Amino acid sequence: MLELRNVWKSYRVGTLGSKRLTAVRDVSIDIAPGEVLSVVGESGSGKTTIGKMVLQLTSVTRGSILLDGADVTARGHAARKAYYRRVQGVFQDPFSSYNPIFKADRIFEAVRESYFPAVKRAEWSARVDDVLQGVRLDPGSVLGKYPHQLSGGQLQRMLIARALLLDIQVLVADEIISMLDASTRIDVLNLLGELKERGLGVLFITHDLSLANYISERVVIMRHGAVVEAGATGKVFTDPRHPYSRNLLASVPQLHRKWSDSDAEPEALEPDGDRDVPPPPLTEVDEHHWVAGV
Ligand SMILES: Nc1ncnc2c1ncn2[C@@H]1O[C@H](COP(=O)(O)OP(=O)(O)OP(=O)(O)O)[C@@H](O)[C@H]1O
Repeated sequence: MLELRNVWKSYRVGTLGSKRLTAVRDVSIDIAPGEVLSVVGESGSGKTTIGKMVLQLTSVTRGSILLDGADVTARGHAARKAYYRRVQGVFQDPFSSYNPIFKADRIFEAVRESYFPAVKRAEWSARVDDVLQGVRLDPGSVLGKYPHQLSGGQLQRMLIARALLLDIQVLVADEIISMLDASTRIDVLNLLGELKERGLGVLFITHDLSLANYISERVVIMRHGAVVEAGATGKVFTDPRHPYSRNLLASVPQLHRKWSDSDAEPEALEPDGDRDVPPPPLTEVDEHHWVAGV
């Protein structure tokens, strides 16, 4: 189980870092094995910052992150390496995760060198073949190729396969399908569904509410760095109680409606106030359904 407890993040911004921007405010979430938790919200609401803190790519300003009860924030190199055996990330642009001058499968060799130096090459190749088949890739079609010879979907699956070589518990998936075409998207989404069935916990960061609805059991809606609504995806999406959630859901284009049919005016929202004060607390309005400031 991965838990974020009252996590805050402020970045230094402005000339010479003279100001601070609070990007994440008092966020507490958890991801259990075998479930997908979606984090949704408008651009700039703090979603990626949460993923980066979980992946220790940026520090936590206040609060803590725990894996199976142990605090993993601010620990040394060895502890961080051990953490990465359990928690890995895959990001939006698969091409940027590869060095174009090397063959794409070099990412697997890097895992062996770093984590399993004692494993012989032949055994390692067999493991790589296994995980590739596990993400529904034909090893013969992808091994030995350069990144530009593979599709975005293949590259994204290879990154997921790399994470699986480490026997991870939690995968942070940050907009991993937004750059893929519709048919590849559904393949990668279904793959996440299969991994979930096998016990992986997935933190699924997206601005696409339909994807969140498709893949996740629970959802967290963020605005201005804070959680405004959270709970079982079915409840939050069918009965949104926060005006921001209602606006967000109303803004999803519907297949059966034209833009010109849209008549609803967005609801008025509180302006972005002082981000350094704690956000309104979440209240349980129904079983597995929490809303801020009610
Ligand atoms: N390294 C950084 N330094 C300073 N400010 C940052 C940094 N990274 C993010 N921010 C700011 O923090 C806020 C939250 O950004 P974040 O990327 O977490 O949002 P997001 O919800 O993931 O947005 P998007 O959907 O556009 O990716 C934004 O105001 C952003 O400008």
